[in-house]
Amino acid sequence: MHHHLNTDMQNTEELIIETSHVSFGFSKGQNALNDVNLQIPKGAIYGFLGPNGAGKTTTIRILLNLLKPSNGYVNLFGKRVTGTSNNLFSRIGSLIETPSLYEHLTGLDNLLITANIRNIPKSRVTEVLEIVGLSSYGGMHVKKYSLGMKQRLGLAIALLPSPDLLILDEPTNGLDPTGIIEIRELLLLLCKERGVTILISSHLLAEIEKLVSHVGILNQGKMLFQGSFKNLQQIREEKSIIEIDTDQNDRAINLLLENNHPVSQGKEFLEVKFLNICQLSAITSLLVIAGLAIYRMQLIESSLEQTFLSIINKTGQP
Ligand SMILES: Nc1ncnc2c1ncn2[C@@H]1O[C@H](COP(=O)(O)OP(=O)(O)OP(=O)(O)O)[C@@H](O)[C@H]1O
Repeated sequence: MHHHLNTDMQNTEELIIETSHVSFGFSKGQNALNDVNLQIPKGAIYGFLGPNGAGKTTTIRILLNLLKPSNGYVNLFGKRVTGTSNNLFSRIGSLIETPSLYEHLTGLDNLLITANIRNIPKSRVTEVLEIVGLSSYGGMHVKKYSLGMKQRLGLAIALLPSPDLLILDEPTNGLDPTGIIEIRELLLLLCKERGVTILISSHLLAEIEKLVSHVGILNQGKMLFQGSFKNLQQIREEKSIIEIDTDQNDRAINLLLENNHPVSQGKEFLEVKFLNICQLSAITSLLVIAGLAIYRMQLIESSLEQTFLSIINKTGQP
C-alpha cells in the first residue's frame, strides 16, 4: 500500500482519492471546475455536496477518466491517473445517476452481461444479488422492478468487481424515504464489513448526513468546505446563538461583555454567540445576581442544512 507524506497536517492518513488543482472547462473562458482539491481517506464515506450544476458530475467523470482535466491531476490509490492507467479502474465500482439497464432482460441477465464484459466469474453475480437484497428477484424482468430495485441492481453491477472504491453519483435520486434508508444501510454495511471507501454525491445534506464520515462542499465549480463531518458540526455550533431578553438590556449587555460573552443586539432579542452549554447557567446566574429579571433565555441551534446553505451562500450565489 502506498502512503502519502504530505505537508498538510490531516494527510498522514492514506488517501484513496486525491485531486490536485483540478480545473475543467466545457467552453473556453468558462470553468465548470476551478482548482478542486479532493482528499478522500481510506475507509471514508465522503459526501460530495453541492447544488445542481455545481460540478459534481463533471468531477466524478474526471475521477473515472471519462474527461481529462484541463489543469491539475488525479491520484487514485496513491497512483497518478494517466491516459493508460486502466488497471486502477478495475478496483472501482461506479454508478452515475440512473443506471443504464436492459429493461427487457432479467436482473440476473443484466449482471451476467456486465460480468462477461469485465471478465468477472459468474459466481460473483449471485453474491452481489445477495448483498443488495435482490436474491429472490434475479429472475424478474427489470421493467417490472421498482425504482428502488433498479437502483439496487445498479449498485449490484457496481459491486461486481469487488471494488475497493465505490463512486456513486446521486444514487438516491428519485427514491422514496424507505428506498433512501435501504441504500444508506447497504452502504454503511459495505464500508464497515468490507472496508470499501465510498464517494457519494448529493445536493441534499439531509439525505446523506446519517451516512457520511467526511464532507466536501462544491459550489460553482469551487470547493468551499472539506473536512470530517465532525468539523462541519463544529461550524454549525459556532453559528448557534443564545437569545436573551431582560428588563434592563443595556445593563445586561455591559455585564455580558465584562464577562466575556460575545453579545450583540439582535432584531428582537440580545444575541450571545454560543460557545458551550455551561454558558447558559453562567449567564443566568450573572444576570440574576445583578438583579435583572430574565424574560427569555433560549439556545437557537443552527441546523446542518442552514450551515450548508450559509457556506454555499458565502460566494454570492443568487
Ligand atoms: N456536456 C456539457 N457541455 C457544456 N456544459 C456542461 C456539460 N455538462 C455539464 N455542463 C455544465 O457544467 C456545470 C457543472 O455541471 P455538472 O453536471 O457537473 O453539475 P452537478 O453538480 O453534477 O449538477 P447536478 O446535480 O444537476 O447533476 C453546469 O453549469 C453545467 O451546465
